Amino acid sequence: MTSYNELWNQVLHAIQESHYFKDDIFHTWIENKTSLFNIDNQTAYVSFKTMITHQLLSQENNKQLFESTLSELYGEDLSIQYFDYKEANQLMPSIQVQKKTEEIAQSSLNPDYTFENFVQGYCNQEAYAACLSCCTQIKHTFNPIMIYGNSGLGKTHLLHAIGNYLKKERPEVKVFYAYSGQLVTILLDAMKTKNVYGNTVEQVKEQLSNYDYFLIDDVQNLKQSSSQEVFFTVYNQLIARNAQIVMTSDMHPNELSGLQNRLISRFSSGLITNISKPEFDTSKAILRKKLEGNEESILIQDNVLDYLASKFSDDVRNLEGSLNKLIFNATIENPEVIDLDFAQRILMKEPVIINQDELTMKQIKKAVVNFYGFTYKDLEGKSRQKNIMNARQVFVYLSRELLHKAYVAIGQELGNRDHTTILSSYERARQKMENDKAFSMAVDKVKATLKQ
Ligand SMILES: Nc1ncnc2c1ncn2[C@@H]1O[C@H](COP(=O)(O)OP(=O)(O)OP(=O)(O)O)[C@@H](O)[C@H]1O
Repeated sequence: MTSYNELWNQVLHAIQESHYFKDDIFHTWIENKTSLFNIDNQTAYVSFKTMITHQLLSQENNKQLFESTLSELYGEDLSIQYFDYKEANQLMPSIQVQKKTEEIAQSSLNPDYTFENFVQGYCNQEAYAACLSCCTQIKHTFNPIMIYGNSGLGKTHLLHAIGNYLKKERPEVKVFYAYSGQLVTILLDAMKTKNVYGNTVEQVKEQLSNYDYFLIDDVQNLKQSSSQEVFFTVYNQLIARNAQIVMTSDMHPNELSGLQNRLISRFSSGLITNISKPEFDTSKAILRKKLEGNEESILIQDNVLDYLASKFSDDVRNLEGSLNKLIFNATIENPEVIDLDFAQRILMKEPVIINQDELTMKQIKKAVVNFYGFTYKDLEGKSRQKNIMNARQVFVYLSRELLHKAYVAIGQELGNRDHTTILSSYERARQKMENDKAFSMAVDKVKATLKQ
């Protein structure tokens, strides 16, 4: 079904194309100054933002033009009632909330974030496969899908890829995509208006539960406890209707503080999949992908790609950024080819300052997994592989030395381990600091990345 927003845009477009109004009048007083917010009982409710707009639209001929164009596009005779937009907000808060929800749901997906443009590697293949396969399944086997990983590793890209794929290949399915912050706004708005005009919360719940795909980015921000209540119901209804839910988060669901346990345990019931930083070859493939189509105009030596891939692949955003910086500077300096000297000169490292006062166990954990190239799952899991055990000890040691955290708290952060395990892990780490050079170097290196 066409939304009111789309319908009104079609009306405006048709009227603009007819050149009934002079272009400057149309742009200044009509476009972006009006909005259709409800149709009920053969009446269309349109809000206006300025008095001049109102006067213009209320003139008999103009009113008729809008009514006939709207009626034709809607397929039914309609008359229009105009409202000041502030009045309209108060008049129909529930409709405003509904409208906002619709607008967010339709918020544009980045057309560049497609499956075709996503480079697969060991670091992301499970997440990629899960996202692609959920687009074609009718009965969803893994529900919800939760993708977690550090910033800039492609989580949002995959979520948009699902949306873009469905838009093209299965236009009949209803897709909701939002940042969790937008979702919280919708839910809080609904709650604010619930006792004024009908039960807006119920309407929004119903509206949200009606989607076939529900894509929520950065779910760790869904912290407002009152909105979690509403989300919980919507979540259950969506699952009961076999709608696919896909969420991203910057940490494993078990680490999501501020979210209710019942939500976390539901998040964990489908497929939890991690994206880690790209391996060297994947980083290079990403760089090549970004250069695709421009190979003729951007001459870049292969060892420059090696350099970028080895230096900036902790965050694909940085990787892309470093490449863009080189390309941009090449347009200024016009070298014959971007070689290693040029790249190193342009990309001289600028220090990133982390405020030590804000150092948390999560940051230490992130630094440890980045350093060792493991996932959070590995670190928290049961594996007794030597490297993973070392990584755990580094984490425990730094959490004690830098943050003076209790063994219990460290244990909770490390996959709910018992405090006696953490105590012995710390003792072992202390001994190793004295007699195991490799271990003490690892500790220093991780510590150094925290100071950057
Ligand atoms: N495997 C990949 N192939 C191609 N591009 C990628 C890949 N991974 C990440 N990118 C690109 O890196 C940039 C950052 O990715 P994205 O925004 O999806 O990260 P994110 O994990 O959602 O980060 P955040 O948690 O900060 O929101 C985007 O431009 C995205 O296209």
